[in-house]
Amino acid sequence: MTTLRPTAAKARGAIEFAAVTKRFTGGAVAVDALDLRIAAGSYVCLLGPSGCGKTTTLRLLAGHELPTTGDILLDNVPIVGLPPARRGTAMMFQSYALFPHLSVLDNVAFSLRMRGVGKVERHAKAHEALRLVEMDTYSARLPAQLSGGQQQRVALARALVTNPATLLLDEPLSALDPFLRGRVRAELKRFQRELQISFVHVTHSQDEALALADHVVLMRAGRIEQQGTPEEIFDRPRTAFVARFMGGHNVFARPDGSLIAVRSNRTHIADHGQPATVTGVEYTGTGFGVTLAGSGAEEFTVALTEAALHARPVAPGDAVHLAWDEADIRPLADSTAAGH
Ligand SMILES: Nc1ncnc2c1ncn2[C@@H]1O[C@H](COP(=O)(O)OP(=O)(O)OP(=O)(O)O)[C@@H](O)[C@H]1O
Repeated sequence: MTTLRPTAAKARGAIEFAAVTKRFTGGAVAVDALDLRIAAGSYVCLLGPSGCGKTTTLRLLAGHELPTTGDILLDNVPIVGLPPARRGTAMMFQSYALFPHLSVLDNVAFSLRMRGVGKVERHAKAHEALRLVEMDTYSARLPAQLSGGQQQRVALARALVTNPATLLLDEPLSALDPFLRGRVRAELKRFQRELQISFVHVTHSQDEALALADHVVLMRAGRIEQQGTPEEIFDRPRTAFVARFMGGHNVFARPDGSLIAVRSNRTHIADHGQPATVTGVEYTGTGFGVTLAGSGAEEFTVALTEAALHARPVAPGDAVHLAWDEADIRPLADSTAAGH
C-alpha cells in the first residue's frame, strides 16, 4: 500500500505551464499564453484581482477545464489528455462541501470508493489520511459534530487520501473567522512541508500569499505580472500595479513622468517634498495609518509609530509634505504616460 507520508526525501509536484491559453466560448481570454514553472515540493500562491484568471489556471491543472492551446506537465508528464482522477492532482474544497450525512471516515474514503477501491483498503487509507491531520479519533462523527477548524482538516484529509503530487486549493481559508484562519494557515504550511508535494493555492489576500508561499505568482488579465519569493514581490515591485495591489506602498510620479514606489513605513511626513493633505488618521494597534490626498487623484498612506505621531501630530485637513530616503526608492517599469 502506498503511504501518504514520503519515505524517501523526494519532493513531488513539479508543474509546468507552456504557452497555455484558455479562451472561453464567447471570446473571454481567461489565461493568456501562460508560461509558469513551479518547483516540486513548493508552496505557490496564485494572487491577483477578481477575474485575472487564478481559478481558471487552477481548473486547467485539475482537468476541470482544457486549454485552448499549450501544454501542462506534472512531474514531466503531459497531463492535458488525462481525466482529473488520473492526473496526480487533488482539489481541496471548502469544508462546507463535506457530505453532511456521511461520517468523517466515509467522507475521506469517498473518492477512493468512486475509484472502485475495496472497503478494507479505502478505510485503511482514510484512517491514514485522518491520522496525518490528527483527526482519526473523530472518524465516526458527522461533519456537523465538528468545529470549523476540524472540518477544514477533514476536507484536507479528503483531498490527500489519493496521495496527490500536487494539492490545489481555491480560497481555502475565506470562510473561516480570522483566528481560525491563522491556525489553519499554519497547519497548511506544516502539512505541505511534511508531505513534500506542491500546493497551489488561489487567494485574493496579499497577507495570505506573503505568509504561506515559497513562490508568489501575481496575475493580471490572464498573464503573470510578477512572480518571485514573497520578499521579492513585496519589496521589489516591478510595476505600479504590483506596488498598489500588494499594498503598503505609495506610488509617486517624478517630474520626468517615471514612477517610483516607496513603502508606507518608509515614507516620512516632512517639511519639504511632495505636497499632500491629510485625509485621515487611524490607530492600527501597532501604530497609526495616515491617509493623504495628493494634488491630483493620488492617495498616499504613511505608517507611523505611536512615538512618531506624538512627536509630530497631524490631523485631517493638515497640509504636509512627504519625503523618503534615496535607498527606499523602488523604480517602476511603467510611467505616468502608460496610463496609471
Ligand atoms: N466558464 C466561463 N465562461 C466564460 N468566461 C469565463 C468562464 N470562467 C471564467 N470566465 C472568465 O475568465 C476570466 C477569469 O476568470 P477566473 O475565474 O479564472 O478569475 P479569478 O482570478 O479566479 O477571479 P475571482 O478572484 O473573482 O474568482 C474572467 O473574465 C471570467 O469572467
